[in-house]
Amino acid sequence: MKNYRILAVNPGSTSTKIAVFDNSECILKETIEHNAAELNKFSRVADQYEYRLKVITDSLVKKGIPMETLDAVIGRGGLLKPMESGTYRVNEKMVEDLKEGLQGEHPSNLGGIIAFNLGQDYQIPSYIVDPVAVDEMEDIARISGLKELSRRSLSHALNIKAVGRKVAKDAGRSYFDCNFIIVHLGGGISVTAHRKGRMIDVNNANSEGPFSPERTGTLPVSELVQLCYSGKYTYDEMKRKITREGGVYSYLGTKDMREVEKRIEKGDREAELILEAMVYQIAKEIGAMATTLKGDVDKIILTGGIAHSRTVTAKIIERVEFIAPVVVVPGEEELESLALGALRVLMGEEEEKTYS
Ligand SMILES: Nc1ncnc2c1ncn2[C@@H]1O[C@H](COP(=O)(O)OP(=O)(O)OP(=O)(O)O)[C@@H](O)[C@H]1O
Ligand SMILES: CCCC(=O)O
Repeated sequence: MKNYRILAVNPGSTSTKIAVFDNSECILKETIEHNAAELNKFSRVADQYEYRLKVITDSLVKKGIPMETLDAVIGRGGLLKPMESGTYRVNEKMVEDLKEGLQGEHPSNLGGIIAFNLGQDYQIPSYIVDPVAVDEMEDIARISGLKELSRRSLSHALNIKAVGRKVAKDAGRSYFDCNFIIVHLGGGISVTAHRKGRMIDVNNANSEGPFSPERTGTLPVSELVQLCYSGKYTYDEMKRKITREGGVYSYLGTKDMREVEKRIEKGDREAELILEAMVYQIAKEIGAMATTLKGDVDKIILTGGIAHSRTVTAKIIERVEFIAPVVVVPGEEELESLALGALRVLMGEEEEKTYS
């Protein structure tokens, strides 16, 4: 069997994660943490391109993996047009939309851009798989309450789908036979309802639902409009407040939940209140998603970086275990999911899709 060496790149809000796979075997995995001040120097996500590319190539050089040995590169796909799940070849149109941030600013917009440029430099194919813009929402879920505004499906789809398949398989079932509420707890938070393998509703993790380490989630709408027209902030400043400097960061000046827990241990009452409030909002959103499934929920699944925290998961479980059993799958398997998505196409097991 031919060996394919694949570089997977996953730019997140607090880190850039990379891995190199020889077929499905991972030979390098690294999380490069970025401090908030470093990333805040860039006014737009696309401006971080050179900075993130350098940390990736430096890391590969340090680990002794020559770029010339790669057969393909795959990045986490971003806020593109709503699209069905699958592996897509990166093309110029996609890069244009990622740079523009068609559905908004998000670190994963850099995944396709980095993959495309590396692909061009080394004459290898570049892909994305299950981007943030995967959209399986039912029509009823799209109605917002104002005719001009539709609710949108933007989520940690890559990890959420992979974890859904894994938890179902571990229970001897198929993801397509189960009803799940899957919650990704990262720099942003996605709370998603899955009916028989389709993600039928989701808080848009960039603008709705619970607040997260760096995002506001849903805000009191009249007060938000007032703030927008107060003359204190530009459009870009407001966008930044909502998606990069909101949530825990706006109250405590950090996006790192480990730091928040350390402060609580030292007796910081404000940190404790903010963490409790985040948990409260997450649990409320899980309750709302249970109603989209009419209470027919096989499991609630907690995943993402913050799911490493026993404190946070225990507090969520206490509030939602009356709905269904809760399974915790800490961290994410996005890099593996990316590599496997590329491999399926390289091996001819799946057709690559074209973005247009
Ligand atoms: N052991 C831990 N305990 C508590 N929080 C943790 C732990 N490990 C990581 N985190 C928190 O998880 C969050 C990052 O999660 P994750 O890596 O899933 O997201 P990300 O990739 O940075 O962002 P995005 O939401 O854009 O995907 C940070 O707030 C980090 O502080
Ligand atoms: C916008 C949803 C995905 C993420 O927050 O990473």
